[in-house]
Amino acid sequence: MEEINNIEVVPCTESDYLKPFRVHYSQNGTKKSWDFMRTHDSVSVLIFNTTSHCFVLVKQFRPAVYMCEWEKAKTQPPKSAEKTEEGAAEAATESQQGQSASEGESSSQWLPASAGVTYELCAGLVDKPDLSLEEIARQEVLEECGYDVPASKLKKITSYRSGVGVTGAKQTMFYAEVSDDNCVSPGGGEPKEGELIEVVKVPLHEAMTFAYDERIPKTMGVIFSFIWFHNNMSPKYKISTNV
Ligand SMILES: Nc1nc(=O)c2ncn([C@@H]3O[C@H](COP(=O)(O)OP(=O)(O)O[C@H]4O[C@H](CO)[C@@H](O)[C@H](O)[C@H]4O)[C@@H](O)[C@H]3O)c2[nH]1
Ligand SMILES: [Mg+2]
Repeated sequence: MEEINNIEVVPCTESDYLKPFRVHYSQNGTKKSWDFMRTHDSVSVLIFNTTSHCFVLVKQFRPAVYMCEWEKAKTQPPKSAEKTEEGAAEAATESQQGQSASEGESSSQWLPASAGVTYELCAGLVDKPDLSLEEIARQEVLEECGYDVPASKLKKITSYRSGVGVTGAKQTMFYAEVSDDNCVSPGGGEPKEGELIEVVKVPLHEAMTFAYDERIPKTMGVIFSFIWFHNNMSPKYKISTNV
């Protein structure tokens, strides 16, 4: 999908997206503190294409996911690298180097970009105070997936807190039925914002197997919304799945 290299990890001292804080408080007379991050709320949209009977998901490279895999790979080099003496020497050199660009380069030899690619619902940040959640969701459906649907066609499924330990931000999930007639562009996100999104379809009859396949990296939103659809829309679309 992409080629990732020249990795360099630096402290994040200022950001438009995340702000770290520490809160001190007393709970039942006991003094406590908690480190957390302020970030934007978000919307996500389960899109069902009624022409092809497929769910429309997005697939994108997530640096945060990639870095988790990278950290794990550093401490557990793959078996193929351990087999040869050369591989063992390489791994040893890396652990001595610390967080540097050269570490990234050699690590990427055995950690492909796909390690950071996840399947997700179409989603976006609530960063436009003048727009309703439905309108923000509508724009994300158009930008990321290429379907032009009116905001009134977006039905709220529910909302919940994501990352309660770190951000506690609220995500509101919508459901949108689209047809091939609503498809006006290939989607793919806003290139000027650096977005590089692949639109993927999951056939309805494969949805539950997809949801529980741990080899396919995905968000909780995908799993939950597929189950919601199964519980709430099954009669309408006469689904027979084995869950
Ligand atoms: N985070 C960040 N760091 C940067 O350095 C950084 N630099 C640029 N950006 C820009 O921020 C925008 C974020 O895009 P979206 O509004 O589409 O939001 P998503 O990243 O899709 O996140 C949603 O979907 C996720 C999956 O369901 C949920 O977990 C989130 O809660 C939910 O908001 C893009 O224009 C991106 O180019 C950064 N964004
Ligand atoms: Mg998005």
